[in-house]
Amino acid sequence: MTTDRIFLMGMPGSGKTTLGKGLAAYLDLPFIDLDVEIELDEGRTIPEIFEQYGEEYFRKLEAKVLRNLVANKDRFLMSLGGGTPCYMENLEVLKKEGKSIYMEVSAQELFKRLHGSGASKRPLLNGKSQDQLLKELEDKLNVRNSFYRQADLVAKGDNLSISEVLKLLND
Ligand SMILES: Nc1ncnc2c1ncn2[C@@H]1O[C@H](COP(=O)(O)OP(=O)(O)O)[C@@H](O)[C@H]1O
Ligand SMILES: O=C(O)C1=C[C@@H](OP(=O)(O)O)[C@@H](O)[C@H](O)C1
Ligand SMILES: [Mg+2]
Repeated sequence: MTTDRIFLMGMPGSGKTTLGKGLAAYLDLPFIDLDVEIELDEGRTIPEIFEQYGEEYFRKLEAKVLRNLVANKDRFLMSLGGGTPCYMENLEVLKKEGKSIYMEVSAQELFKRLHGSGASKRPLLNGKSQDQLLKELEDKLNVRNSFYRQADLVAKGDNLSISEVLKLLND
């Protein structure tokens, strides 16, 4: 299977954007962050899109932008949004069009990373008490794991490094 098209999936805070940039540089692949592409396409930030049009609109936009990118680019490492594989039959696109990696991080670790300012840029997690945030992360992880675990590779750990993910890809 081609490793010229890699998709990183996982929960918000799992490191898709942060590790994705480094991984893309190591692999000499153009880096794409799907959330950034959605913002460019729409001319609004993710929080603005949710606020003004709601989640359903966002999911349709996400599905459209994903398909456009895949149709037009041969090589990339793409960091997806946390929900991307779980809606609009996007998982089928991901499975067909490249190699997918699930960055599996525990809900407790996600909470540690997101409980400060991290939630404010993420409309689905914003404005919650600490208890609510942890519960929401646990619930979402439970539901989404059935999608994420269909990835071609699983990089599991609360302290994942670029080299660990690279090793997984090369094994
Ligand atoms: N492997 C990691 N170890 C420790 N902290 C991390 C790691 N990956 C990401 N983070 C931190 O978690 C937060 C969210 O990371 P981000 O890359 O935006 O996640 P995602 O794109 O998956 O939502 C950031 O503050 C980032 O510094
Ligand atoms: O989990 C989700 O449904 C979402 C995650 C976000 O991306 P990150 O996973 O990069 O935070 C972004 O796509 C949007 O706020 C919805
Ligand atoms: Mg991200």
